[in-house]
Amino acid sequence: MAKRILITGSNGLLGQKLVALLRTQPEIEVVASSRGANKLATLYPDVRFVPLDVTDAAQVTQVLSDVNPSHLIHTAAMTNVDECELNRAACWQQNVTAVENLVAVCEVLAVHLIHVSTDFVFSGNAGPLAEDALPAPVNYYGESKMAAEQVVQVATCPWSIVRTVLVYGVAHDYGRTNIVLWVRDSLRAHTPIKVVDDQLRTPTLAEDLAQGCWLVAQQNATGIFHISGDELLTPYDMALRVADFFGLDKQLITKVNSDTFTQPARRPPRTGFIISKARRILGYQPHSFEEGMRLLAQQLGEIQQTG
Ligand SMILES: NC(=O)C1=CN([C@@H]2O[C@H](COP(=O)(O)OP(=O)(O)OC[C@H]3O[C@@H](n4cnc5c(N)ncnc54)[C@H](O)[C@@H]3O)[C@@H](O)[C@H]2O)C=CC1
Repeated sequence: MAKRILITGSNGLLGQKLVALLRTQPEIEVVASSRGANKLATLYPDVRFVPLDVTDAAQVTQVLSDVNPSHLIHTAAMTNVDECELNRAACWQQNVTAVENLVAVCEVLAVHLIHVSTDFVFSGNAGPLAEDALPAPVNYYGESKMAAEQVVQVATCPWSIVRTVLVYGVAHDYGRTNIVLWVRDSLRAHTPIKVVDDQLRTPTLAEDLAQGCWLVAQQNATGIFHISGDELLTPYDMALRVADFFGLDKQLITKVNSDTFTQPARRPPRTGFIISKARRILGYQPHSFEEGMRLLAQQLGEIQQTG
């Protein structure tokens, strides 16, 4: 059966990758939505766009009723962890109230809700983690994302939760950086950097995350799925790999502990995901970190495409 998939947060990193992926799938109509102007208007003029602020319950009802999607992939969120710690009311509004709004309408219209969540719902004492590990967030962003998951898990519509870890990628007209670009740009500018080696993550290529969400929608898979890369690395390991890949000076990278930095929000030390459920049920296959960097470099026009 043909699917109509509504994406929230289509100006964000994952939102953009989902729009790019889904517009090329046969039998799929993708409808993009975001707060403010559509950043993809010139890139994908073929894709239908509706403005949608997910914190506005009336707008959520209106848009979902008009679009009448079979699936909704909810990527919109307040994702800056320190900002969430400092501006808790806004964080709750964007990460929890928004999900309450969406669930209420998905239940009435029987829309399959695919909600995107995070490794930061976990304490990080015992990664890598499988789907049945117990959430115990150490910061307010994690608290809000855990509360949102709880709202989704009691929904009476079909639902899925896609949790992910440290996403990297490049997007159009997108102001934020990520570990790969930050290291590359700093080393290129000969700026020394301090990178922690007491955290573990399984960094995720944004395209892989979009593919994981699509596999969930395609197969109408319900429940929780861990979607990430499959290499357990410290940020320091990642920085060394970035330096190697782009041929930059590793001497500029200093290994430090997390307590070197004073940040408003605590970070969970060891997360990272076990992705065997997604491999088995969805056929999910992530790129390696090396392949991810290659794709990113190609997108930035830095290396010749091979093969
Ligand atoms: N980027 C990462 O490293 C990780 C992301 N995640 C989760 O993945 C999902 C997608 O993240 P990204 O695409 O990286 O984030 P992003 O920050 O690039 O995109 C989020 C988008 O949501 C939009 N947004 C915020 N409030 C909104 C509202 N009220 N109405 C409509 N749009 C609104 C923002 O303007 C932004 O364009 C989020 O749920 C995030 O919590 C989870 C783990 C790691």
